[in-house]
Amino acid sequence: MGNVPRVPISIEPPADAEAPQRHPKAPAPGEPTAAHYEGCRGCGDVPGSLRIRSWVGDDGVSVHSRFDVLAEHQGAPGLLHGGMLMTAFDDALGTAYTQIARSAVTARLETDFRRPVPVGTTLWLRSRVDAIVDRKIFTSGVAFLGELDGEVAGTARALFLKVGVEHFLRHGRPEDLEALGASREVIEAARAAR
Ligand SMILES: CCCCCCCC(=O)SCCNC(=O)CCNC(=O)[C@H](O)C(C)(C)COP(=O)(O)OP(=O)(O)OC[C@H]1O[C@@H](n2cnc3c(N)ncnc32)[C@H](O)[C@@H]1OP(=O)(O)O
Repeated sequence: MGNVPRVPISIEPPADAEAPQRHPKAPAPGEPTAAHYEGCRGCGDVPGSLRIRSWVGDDGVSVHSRFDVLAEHQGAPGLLHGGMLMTAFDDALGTAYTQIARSAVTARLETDFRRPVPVGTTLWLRSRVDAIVDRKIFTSGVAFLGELDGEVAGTARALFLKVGVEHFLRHGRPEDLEALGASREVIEAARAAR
């Protein structure tokens, strides 16, 4: 266990951090959010995706997301798998930050599971960015059963860290960058960096 790093535990935003404003080019309240990546397991149209759909909330900053829980999402008999709820939160909280900042990756995601979620339920998630401090984006969200502001099924907080395109060039597969329409130069740079 000698090389295992100590787990950083604080994802509490500083007490004096201010909630960020909506980006002027972000979609207006009520409009659907743009998909961040077609191949995404949370919101892309790919096999196994949770097919989460999101809209900007009335305040222009929060995001509302819909997740229809199907039999393929079960963990225990008839009930949603906990990891699927975490995936939904990861996607919804990530969609909230994309209304304000550019690319970032999840560094830490904490979820509290408060009620079982039966197959056949529509889960509604309300997510927001609480603060941005340098590279750190602090987010939080709530998942409701059946309707926004229905019974609370779970709550989550996540810390996203801003990264540059080199993160994906260095760690991702060049062929996926190609699918995103990256130029030959970018793909060659990705190959060279690996
Ligand atoms: C619409 C968009 C939807 C997106 C949804 C999907 C999002 C995803 O699934 S992303 C994929 C999953 N995430 C990943 O693969 C990330 C893997 N991890 C990494 O690449 C790196 O650890 C990374 C980039 C997060 C951080 O590395 P690095 O840039 O070197 O930062 P590092 O110097 O370690 O830390 C920077 C700061 O963050 C803090 N920090 C880093 N990790 C954590 C953590 N897990 N918990 C708390 N704090 C942390 C550090 O303590 C440090 O704080 P300070 O500046 O105060 O000392």
